[in-house]
Amino acid sequence: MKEITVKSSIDYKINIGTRIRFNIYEFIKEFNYNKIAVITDENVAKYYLEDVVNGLTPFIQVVTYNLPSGEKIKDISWFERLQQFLLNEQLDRHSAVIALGGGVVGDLSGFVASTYMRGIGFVQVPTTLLAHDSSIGGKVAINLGSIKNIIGHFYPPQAVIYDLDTLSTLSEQEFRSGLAEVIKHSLIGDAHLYEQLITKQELSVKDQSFEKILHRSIDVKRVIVEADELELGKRKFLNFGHTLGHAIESVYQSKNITHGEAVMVGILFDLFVSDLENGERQGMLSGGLITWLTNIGYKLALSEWRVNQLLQLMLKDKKNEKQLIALVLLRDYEQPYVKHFSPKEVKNLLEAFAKYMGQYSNVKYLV
Ligand SMILES: NC(=O)c1ccc[n+]([C@@H]2O[C@H](COP(=O)([O-])OP(=O)(O)OC[C@H]3O[C@@H](n4cnc5c(N)ncnc54)[C@H](O)[C@@H]3O)[C@@H](O)[C@H]2O)c1
Ligand SMILES: O=C(O)C(=O)C[C@@H](O)[C@H](O)[C@H](O)COP(=O)(O)O
Ligand SMILES: [Zn+2]
Repeated sequence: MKEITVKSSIDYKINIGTRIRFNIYEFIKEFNYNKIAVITDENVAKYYLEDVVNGLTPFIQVVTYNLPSGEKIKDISWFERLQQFLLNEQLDRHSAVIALGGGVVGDLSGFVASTYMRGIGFVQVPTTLLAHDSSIGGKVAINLGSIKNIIGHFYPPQAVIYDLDTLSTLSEQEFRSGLAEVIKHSLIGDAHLYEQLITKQELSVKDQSFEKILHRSIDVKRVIVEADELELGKRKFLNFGHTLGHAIESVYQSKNITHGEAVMVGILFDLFVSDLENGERQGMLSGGLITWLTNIGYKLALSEWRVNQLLQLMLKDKKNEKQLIALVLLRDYEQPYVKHFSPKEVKNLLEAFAKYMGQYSNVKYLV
């Protein structure tokens, strides 16, 4: 068991261990909730809902809600249904929502908890690798049409309970999605971790070393959100890869690509632009990195670059200022900064990046 404290507007503990989903009550009893709504999705429910509920019901009243799985539920209609559910079940200001699942369940349930009766208790029980990122830091949100996370809050959980055993049922695609955020954290905040990652021919949650990798990745996030909870400055660095990543996720939403897969392409784009800004032709975005990512299963090419659509979405990014598009770039490993570009400049950069990626014949198509 490892316990990490995050110091923010409220301090909370991230409890990381195995089999801890069975006794969640131990980690939340100090809050004296009178009722709990466990919100999850259909896939997670199949594997883990009973384990969680059985551990809670001897001590506290529990109601449950199973959502369909997938990004589509991060919207206003599911937000409304959940609010109605909490009201029908008579949760009050002494009650709490437990988000049992990945980032989608966490973002939606957290936003619901943050707004119901102007905010009730909120606990994250992440079950994806990606959720080592999403369950920490308090960003909760829903989408508006294809604009990601545009309606939301900073609402830190009162506790995070991360049972690593749940990761064993993730598909390879979902594992890679979460790994993209690990790679992001390593590039912006832990060069040593990055070096360690790119020497591995295989990565798996079953590896003994993986837990350490996860702790280090969480630590990069913790340090940044502790320093800038509300994203007034350096928290923007956690958006490395996301200006383009979010746009790809939305433009190609019908193509079954995950958040992390889209962000991985966005990370390569930000590395490409960083190298240009640093005046290096082959700097951080090297053939070696592309080959490593391809070998561990990432698909990094787009068969059809819908540049204008991507640009329209990038123009709605929350980091932008005065209609200039913000990209998070690296002066070097661990040295992120934000630079703004005109839409025309970004268009040219996207076209140059598409051409650059086109030279790698071993790269596979994401869409
Ligand atoms: N709030 C934040 O700081 C933050 C950070 C990163 C990403 N996000 C958001 O998180 C979302 C992506 O999160 P995600 O990748 O966890 O997606 P997700 O919640 O949709 O989970 C991915 C898939 O895996 C299934 N699943 C979850 N746990 C499982 C398990 N243990 N075994 C088998 N299947 C399981 C889910 O049902 C779903 O089909 C995006 O909406 C993204 O914008 C938020
Ligand atoms: O915690 C953060 O800050 C992040 O940016 C983490 C990202 O991985 C995550 O995808 C986040 O939801 C993006 O936030 P947004 O503010 O760009 O919507
Ligand atoms: Zn992300």
